[in-house]
Amino acid sequence: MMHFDSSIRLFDQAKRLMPGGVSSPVRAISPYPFYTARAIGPYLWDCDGNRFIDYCLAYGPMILGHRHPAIREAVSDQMDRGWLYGTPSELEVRLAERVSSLYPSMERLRFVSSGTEATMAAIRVARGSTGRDMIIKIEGGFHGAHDSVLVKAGSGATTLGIPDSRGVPRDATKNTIQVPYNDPAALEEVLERFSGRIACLIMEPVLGNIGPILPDKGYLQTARRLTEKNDVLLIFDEVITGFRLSLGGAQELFGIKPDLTTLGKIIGGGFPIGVFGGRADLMDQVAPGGAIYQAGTYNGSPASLAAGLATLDVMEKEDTINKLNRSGESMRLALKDMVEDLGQDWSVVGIASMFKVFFGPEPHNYAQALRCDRQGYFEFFRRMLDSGIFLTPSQYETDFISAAHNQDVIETTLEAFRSCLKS
Ligand SMILES: Cc1ncc(COP(=O)(O)O)c(C=O)c1O
Ligand SMILES: N[C@H](C=O)CCC(=O)O
Repeated sequence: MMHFDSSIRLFDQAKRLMPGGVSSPVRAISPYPFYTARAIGPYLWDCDGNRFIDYCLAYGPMILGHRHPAIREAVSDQMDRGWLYGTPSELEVRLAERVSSLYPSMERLRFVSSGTEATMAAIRVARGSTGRDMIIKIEGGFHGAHDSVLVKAGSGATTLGIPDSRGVPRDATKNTIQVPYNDPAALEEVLERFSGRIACLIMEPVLGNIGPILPDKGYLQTARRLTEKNDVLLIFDEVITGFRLSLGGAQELFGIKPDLTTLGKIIGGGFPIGVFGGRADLMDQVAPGGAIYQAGTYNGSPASLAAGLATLDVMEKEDTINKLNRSGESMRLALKDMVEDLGQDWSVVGIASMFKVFFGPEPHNYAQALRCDRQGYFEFFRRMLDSGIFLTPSQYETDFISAAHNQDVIETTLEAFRSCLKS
């Protein structure tokens, strides 16, 4: 039997100091979150000494597992040379070269400090270069917590029932049009109705912030064709899918060339990062070359770049993605068998090393995801936690597998799934 005395005490203290007691809403696990004290490989230990196998993996970045020695060494070496310069550094040239060669659509790119900043800047580039204000967003897509995309936003915003945040001026969202995922007809209708007024379509190629929801066959290709036909820029937000579906992200896997791309999470090796980039003619309009302004004290932070480079080195050398894809596939197959044996209408969804058990039929869009039994999922999450498995706490987040999740760890996890799904 686990006890959480220290976590409860810290949470009581935290609630007096921070909104909801946390630094990001998704961490406010009811009735109290566990407070992590340390992490290695696939494991987290909380401050009461409980150990959990981690499938949240900081919501995606920790693809090599926690405290990977190569990342630790790269960051530690960088610390010996200083950690913030306010000048360019060789690291950014090296990482830009690597990213651009893996993502040929990113002819030019800039490093920022978070995925939120990356999508904010990419949308600005789209608006600035086209001279148009309207953007299209997919219902349930999440692109960070900035004004123009906090409309029907997935992730914690949906979990907490605030997909349209208060405090966002109507003026900031009046130009954001929503379309359902996997619905080419709706996209075509909107593109035609607002012809000549839309700067871009921004989309997660695989919806990762409402659980993973996969594109129907041909959907992404149609989105590309329709945006091109209507002279609208296509932004792939690959903050989750980048370096996870393949080294070259969803765009490599599905063979699509977006005009602009945003990256984050994995490419910082667990340190804060975001990247936006795309066609040279668009990116060359970013300051100082052009009049679209973007800036940041921490842009191209050396520790994040060093961690990102080391992550890529390990992933390339160890063929991480192929190994992870195999783990993901066998995990999903085993889970599907369990669900089938139980005769429930639950579904197991995922791709590569992303997975989720939905307590309802497989959703193909936001509206369908909302019909799943989120309370049932949360009860299941708590049982798994009591069994030492930390899944993402919401029905509307994706679970991830890391390179540190070996066969034994996965077997232990499947045992817990078996008994918790049954009960
Ligand atoms: C697809 C996607 N885009 C953007 C973001 C924002 O990234 P960050 O949390 O680094 O600001 C996230 C995650 O939060 C995300 O999942
Ligand atoms: N779903 C979000 C990112 O992908 C979760 C991270 C957060 O909001 O803290």
